[in-house]
Amino acid sequence: MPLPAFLTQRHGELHVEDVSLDALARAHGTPLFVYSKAAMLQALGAYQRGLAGRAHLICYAMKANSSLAILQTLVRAGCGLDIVSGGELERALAAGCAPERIIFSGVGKTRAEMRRALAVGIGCFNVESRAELAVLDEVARAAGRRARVSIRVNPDVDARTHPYISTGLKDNKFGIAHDEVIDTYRQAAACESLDVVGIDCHIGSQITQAGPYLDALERVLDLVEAIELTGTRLHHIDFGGGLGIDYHGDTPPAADELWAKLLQRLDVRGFGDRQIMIEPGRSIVGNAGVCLTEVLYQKPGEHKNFLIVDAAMNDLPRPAMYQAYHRIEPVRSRTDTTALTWDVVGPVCESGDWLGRDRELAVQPGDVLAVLSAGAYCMSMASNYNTRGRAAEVLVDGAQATVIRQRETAADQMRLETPLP
Ligand SMILES: Cc1ncc(COP(=O)(O)O)c(C=O)c1O
Ligand SMILES: N[C@@H](CCCC[NH3+])C(=O)O
Repeated sequence: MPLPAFLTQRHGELHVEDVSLDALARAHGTPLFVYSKAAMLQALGAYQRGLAGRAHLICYAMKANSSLAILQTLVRAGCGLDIVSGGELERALAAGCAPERIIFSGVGKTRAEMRRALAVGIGCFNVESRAELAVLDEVARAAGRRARVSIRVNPDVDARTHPYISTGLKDNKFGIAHDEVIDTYRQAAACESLDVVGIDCHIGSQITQAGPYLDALERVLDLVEAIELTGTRLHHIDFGGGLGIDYHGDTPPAADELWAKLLQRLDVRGFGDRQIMIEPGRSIVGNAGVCLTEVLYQKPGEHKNFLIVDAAMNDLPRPAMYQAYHRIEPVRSRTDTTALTWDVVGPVCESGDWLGRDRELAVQPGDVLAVLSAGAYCMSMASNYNTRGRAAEVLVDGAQATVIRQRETAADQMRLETPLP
């Protein structure tokens, strides 16, 4: 299977751009996340090409990877940010994102988060329930500010993805149910401190076909027509994120090709003049990163061969959480060892702590493996379970490698705790 473009084999060694992964692992230790700046900008470029010539704002969904240097890279390349918490708001500001280019999604915004977002002047709140609408109005009024809102509608389409990351079906907690949308817009229009500016939908994640997007688009545009008949004009249409990446032979549409299809339908239906907003996460950073891990022990058995590595479910939670597949490649190929079929597992005390099952690998203890497609929802979902420090991160730009996050120490982890006297 071909490697992502930013990863190449040179003299039997895997490189990210012009930097050897083996050398990075030796210099900085493992587990280590390594990202390619070029790969991120290339992924973003496909959206920028697809939306060129249209009023648009690409708000990178920072939950996918919220490391400051990654945010700075994307903000400097023209992105706004989609946030889902007060913590993400502070990171977005620290990364230099203009507040008016920040949109706030999520079903459970607290009053304190709303107050802070209003105080800094974010661009828009994506409101997810009628109760939230009332609270936001109250908070804005008390603060003497106006809140721009877009309502997240649940178009009830099947994104055809993993049930845990599907969000646009009526059984999901997200968005306003299709048949309540008009009443909710009426409620919003009547709120003293709210300005209704848009409509929003996000149907799920790791979507690998254009069909669900096209279905959602038609349903959202039906709603836009009905809403505008009530006298509220919608300035922007936000289609969320969700475009998938190739983890294991997946073939999602390219962002520019998908957008050519969507824009064509928008034009046909007479909404081509609206500002387009999108919230892509995984498709920008997912295949721009790898996680390096060292082989600690081989544990061959009668039924299973276990390869115990130093990265674990706390670093790479996706296999344990979703049975997700991540490719695993040795960073140096070996000719002196026969390949065996291994279950690649971490040191955490859980049977669910595995990174890959039944992988054919020719490896010895001390070798370094690269877990691919680790740019999204890995570091940002990492935890300290088993008091394991979170990994270090490196950003590669050509031949230059910059440590963008140091490895977390045990002292870092205990810093906020107060031991008994
Ligand atoms: C509201 C919202 N927007 C954007 C995203 C980003 O999704 P993805 O990383 O699949 O592009 C998510 C996560 O699925 C989300 O919940
Ligand atoms: N964490 C999920 C994606 C969640 C999408 C968030 N709305 C994953 O790794 O696939």
